[in-house]
Amino acid sequence: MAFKLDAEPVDTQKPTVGRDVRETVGEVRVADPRVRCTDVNVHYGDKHAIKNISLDVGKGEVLAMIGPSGCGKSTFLRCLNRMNDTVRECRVTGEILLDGEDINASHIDVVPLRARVAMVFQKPNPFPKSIYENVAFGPRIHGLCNSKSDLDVVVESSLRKANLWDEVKDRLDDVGTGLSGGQQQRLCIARAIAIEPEVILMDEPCSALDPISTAKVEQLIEELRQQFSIVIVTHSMQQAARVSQRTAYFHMGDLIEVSETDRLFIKPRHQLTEDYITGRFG
Ligand SMILES: Nc1ncnc2c1ncn2[C@@H]1O[C@H](COP(=O)(O)OP(=O)(O)OP(=O)(O)O)[C@@H](O)[C@H]1O
Repeated sequence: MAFKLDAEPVDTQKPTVGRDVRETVGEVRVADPRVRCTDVNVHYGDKHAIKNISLDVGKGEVLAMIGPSGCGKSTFLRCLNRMNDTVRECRVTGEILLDGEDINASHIDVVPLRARVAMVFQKPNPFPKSIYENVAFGPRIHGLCNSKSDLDVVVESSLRKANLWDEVKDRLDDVGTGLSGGQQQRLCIARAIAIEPEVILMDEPCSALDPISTAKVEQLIEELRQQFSIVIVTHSMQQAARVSQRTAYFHMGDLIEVSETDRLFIKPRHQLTEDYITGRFG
């Protein structure tokens, strides 16, 4: 499934937008959004961590979020499945639509919401249960399977989609925490896939992995894009360039620039983006 921008990017040679400008430059909207955020603000007590951010996540796209430490990438990511609800003193305003429905509306139950918008964390966090149970747990509690044989099918297909099946098919009863770090992260991705989400949020999913495991997860991200929308926070510009179709650059709570990934790295339009990608800031 391909995603399309709402408007064609304008070609420029040098950044045309100066460092003092804080309005977002680039294509925040896509033609067929899975998620549409408008004027999202996040406060932690008095701290204004996310400032007036509008941004779409398209169907079939990987959107990368980059920027210096503390710029608000994880905070924004956590807005998309209301993980910030669990943070005391955190206040989120603005509108976040998932398939056109306001996820912050009072009638929305966060449990099914987090099944639709799943999350994979920086550090692999399998349950202290068997490999099979790690994947079966979600479908069972969300009532997605009626029988053991249905569950077996979901477990196998999720592990296959996570490119882990061949490595674990003969040891499904072994404990998930006994796998290598890279395998554990793919198990967590299988666990997320098993509940049939529409969006997968990934918060630095490879930062605890070696290069070979990282390559496997990146390959997996490309495959999963066919079925899910993916939003990935990464500190690695190379990773953003390898896995994403669009990249969003954050700076001190502002969304500075959103562009097609190749373009953002080759011809940034905002001076702050250029400063960051050329190593002058961050
Ligand atoms: N629970 C919290 N309570 C108070 N302030 C917080 C909390 N979580 C984050 N912040 C602040 O909000 C701002 C954005 O933090 P956030 O973790 O979203 O940034 P980030 O870009 O993901 O950083 P990093 O790349 O280091 O993970 C920072 O100034 C941070 O100190």
